[in-house]
Amino acid sequence: MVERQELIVAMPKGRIFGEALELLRKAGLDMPQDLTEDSRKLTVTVPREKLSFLLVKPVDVPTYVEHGVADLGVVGKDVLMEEERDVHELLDLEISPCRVSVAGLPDWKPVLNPKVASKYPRIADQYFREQGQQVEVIRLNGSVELAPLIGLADRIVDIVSTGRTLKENGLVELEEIASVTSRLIANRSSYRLKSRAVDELYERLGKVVEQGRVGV
Ligand SMILES: Nc1ncnc2c1ncn2[C@@H]1O[C@H](COP(=O)(O)OP(=O)(O)OP(=O)(O)O)[C@@H](O)[C@H]1O
Ligand SMILES: O=P(O)(O)OC[C@H]1O[C@H](OP(=O)(O)OP(=O)(O)O)[C@H](O)[C@@H]1O
Repeated sequence: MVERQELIVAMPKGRIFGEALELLRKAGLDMPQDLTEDSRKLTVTVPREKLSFLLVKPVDVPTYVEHGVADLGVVGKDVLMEEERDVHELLDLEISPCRVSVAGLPDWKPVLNPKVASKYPRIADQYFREQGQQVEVIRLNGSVELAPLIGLADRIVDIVSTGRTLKENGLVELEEIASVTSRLIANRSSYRLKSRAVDELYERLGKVVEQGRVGV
């Protein structure tokens, strides 16, 4: 019998981590107890499953996968849309749901060439271009909801999940741009050269996603 090839998976630290790990465990993978988000270790090898994990910033997952230092990765659709990396999107894991939306103050009024603050400058720019609106996008790395409150921007484009951050800052969701879940992505060469191992993991995870959907 041919040995299954080893796979390297880029795992996002932060919000997605716990849910992704749970999914892998539900898929029957015997994951080590030291694979935790607060560990300072950046690589974890699981020889019995022929898997290695790179623990990286969510926004960097597509970079590791595109460059082939990871065969697979788990990443939010928001990051995939923003980063536009050349990777293969294999499976919607249906975890960490949220949406990318436009938000602003409730009394927001249209102005000529409005300023839009966002952690997602590419998504924001593309969205307003498609709407035929000329905007100036201001890139921020966090606390984006502050921007309309202090006059830095007229509107924001950011992630909304529970809506709590908007509410606590007196903002309202104006338009949804995209709904977001996490995806399993693959390096294009790995997808061909390690197809047996990739397919096996894909099928196991696909079954768990399916079971979750029907509430098994
Ligand atoms: N409320 C939420 N806020 C932000 N991201 C969310 C939320 N709910 C689900 N997500 C998903 O989780 C992903 C990662 O979120 P996380 O907050 O861990 O990343 P990050 O803010 O980019 O990390 P870091 O703080 O290390 O820069 C997002 O890309 C998105 O797909
Ligand atoms: O709708 P909610 O459930 O309130 O979640 C949305 C908020 O969560 C994220 O921020 P994060 O906590 O990552 O902090 P940040 O402002 O530093 O990006 C996101 O950027 C929103 O601000």
